[in-house]
Amino acid sequence: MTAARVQHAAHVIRPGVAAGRIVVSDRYAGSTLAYQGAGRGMDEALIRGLHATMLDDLWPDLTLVLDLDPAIGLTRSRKRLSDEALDEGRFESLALPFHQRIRASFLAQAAAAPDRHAIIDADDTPEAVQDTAWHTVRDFLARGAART
Ligand SMILES: Nc1ncnc2c1ncn2[C@@H]1O[C@H](COP(=O)(O)OP(=O)(O)OP(=O)(O)O)[C@@H](O)[C@H]1O
Ligand SMILES: Cc1cn([C@H]2C[C@H](O)[C@@H](COP(=O)(O)O)O2)c(=O)[nH]c1=O
Repeated sequence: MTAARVQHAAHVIRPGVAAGRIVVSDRYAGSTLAYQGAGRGMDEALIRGLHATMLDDLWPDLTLVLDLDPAIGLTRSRKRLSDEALDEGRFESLALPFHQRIRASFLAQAAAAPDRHAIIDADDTPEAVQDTAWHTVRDFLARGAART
């Protein structure tokens, strides 16, 4: 995962940022801390150390955490797998405590670096969640513009 991330950073993220573009990513190293760290028990210091060494500690300016009771999230996700006959249920097959650790990790990451995270309540309609996410990003960008 780190090897893929190094390549992605070199080919997409850093050139995009250098060109003044806003780079949007669906998941990043926070997911490794949550899934492989809190979920699977890999040492968090090792994950952070690997990230610091291999990616020069490159972190997003803003991470949106779409927060939801894991029981509801699992129901949504398992429904999608069944509706679309997808065979990607590695994580969905795991029991609730695993997913509760994932949620706790994302919330802890947000609490540890509140200026780099925003928690979005995902227990709402897709339109409402999208609206909140968009307003959060817009306000974040406006604050950045006001500082420059
Ligand atoms: N606000 C919502 N209300 C009801 N269902 C939703 C909502 N948001 C997403 N879903 C449904 O939940 C399922 C999973 O959503 P989605 O694919 O966006 O999750 P994801 O977090 O991108 O998945 P991954 O874990 O692969 O990154 C989809 O079937 C989606 O339509
Ligand atoms: C980046 C990353 C992801 N995962 C897990 C989390 C998701 O359930 C799946 C699929 O991720 P996708 O990139 O959204 O398709 O993989 C993970 O365990 N560790 C990671 O670093």
